[in-house]
Amino acid sequence: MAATKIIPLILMGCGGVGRQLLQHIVSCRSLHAKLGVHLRVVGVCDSKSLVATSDVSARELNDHFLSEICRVKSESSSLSTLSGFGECQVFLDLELRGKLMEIASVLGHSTGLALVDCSASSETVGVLTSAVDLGCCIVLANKKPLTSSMEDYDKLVSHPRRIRHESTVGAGLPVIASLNRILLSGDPVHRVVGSLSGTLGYVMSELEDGKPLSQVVKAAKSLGYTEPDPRDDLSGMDVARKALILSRLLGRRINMDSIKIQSLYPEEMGPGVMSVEDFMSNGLPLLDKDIEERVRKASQNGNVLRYVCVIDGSRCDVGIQELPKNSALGRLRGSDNALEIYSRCYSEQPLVIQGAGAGNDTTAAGVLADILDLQDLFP
Ligand SMILES: NC(=O)C1=CN([C@@H]2O[C@H](COP(=O)(O)OP(=O)(O)OC[C@H]3O[C@@H](n4cnc5c(N)ncnc54)[C@H](OP(=O)(O)O)[C@@H]3O)[C@@H](O)[C@H]2O)C=CC1
Ligand SMILES: N[C@@H](CC=O)C(=O)O
Repeated sequence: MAATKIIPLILMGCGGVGRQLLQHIVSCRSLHAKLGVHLRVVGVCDSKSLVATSDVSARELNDHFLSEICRVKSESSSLSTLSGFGECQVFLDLELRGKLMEIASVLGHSTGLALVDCSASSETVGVLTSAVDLGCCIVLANKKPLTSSMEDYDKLVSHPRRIRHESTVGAGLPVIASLNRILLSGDPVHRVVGSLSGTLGYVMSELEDGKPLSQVVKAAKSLGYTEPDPRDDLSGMDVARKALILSRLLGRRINMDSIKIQSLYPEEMGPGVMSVEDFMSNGLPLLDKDIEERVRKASQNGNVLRYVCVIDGSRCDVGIQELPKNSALGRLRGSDNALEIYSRCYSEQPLVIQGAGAGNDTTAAGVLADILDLQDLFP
């Protein structure tokens, strides 16, 4: 019988998606054992601390400890409360990055290491690019590193076999893998059209059912569809990040400023002006009437509103469109995403990918599948 492959990993970000990933890892133990793979979690970090096993080459954070991490983080407590629990060490603030780099350097060129970014931070890009240099694999649900400078992007994708980021677009849907297969076969993709926000999809279809915007955005947040600040979704920025990731995958060397983005709220309700809590309680209700009116007008024409991403040649726009109720995007309900890919082989009838496009469960499942997809790189 072949020896079990061990994939050491560090999870960065232990919010809704990160915790669900840890739970999936634990619940898939016997499946993975049958497949001859073992995911060895050697460290978990949040915004302020890293908890790591005391000997990363030989030990792991056991499943009981991983459940404790999930419990502590779901109560919004700090990982530092876990110090003294089992054979682990906690590193805070300034020590954190140094320790991450030390582990990446020890494991990167020996057993290998997968650095899994389930944070929503733009600050992880430095650690990720350095880890790539140290021979590590990287797996991302976080879109921000791939949408920073072209220089960082080039570095992150410099070893294509060592990066997976399926969940950055379409959560668990096979969007990146499908595009990569088409591109690798030399089939040029000239147009991509899609509804790529689980939040905005859910919001639009709930508005059609007569619910107020302020209520449905709160529901989308509690269902785990929104970004930590739902304005990231409502501003179109989250869709624009997905559009940029897809555009760069298609070979366009563009930055965020090349994308036309339409926002659903005015600048005076922006993050620099209002806190998230203030926006949710006092800002959002002010938007209810206007969007209700837009939905009603669209409905009178037999149409619905959808937040659409269009990549066509060098053009890349994201914004609200009024579409026929019975069109492919118009028929979408709830958090479903749909993406139409047009290429030489899919010229008249596009390749269509559709399904749940947000939620902790499906997103974490996409991340887990990405990690497993790297198994051939590990001894
Ligand atoms: N939910 C979904 O449907 C989908 C989400 N995603 C992406 O998944 C990511 C995670 O989303 P979600 O779990 O909802 O977010 P949360 O806000 O619930 O969790 C984010 C976590 O990241 C941690 N964090 C913040 N900064 C850093 C940092 N510099 N280094 C390490 N960890 C950090 C936070 O720490 P602390 O606890 O200390 O605040 C928190 O634990 C996001 O990038 C999102 O865009 C992608 C596809 C779908
Ligand atoms: N907030 C995002 C989550 C997935 O990327 C969305 O609503 O689609």
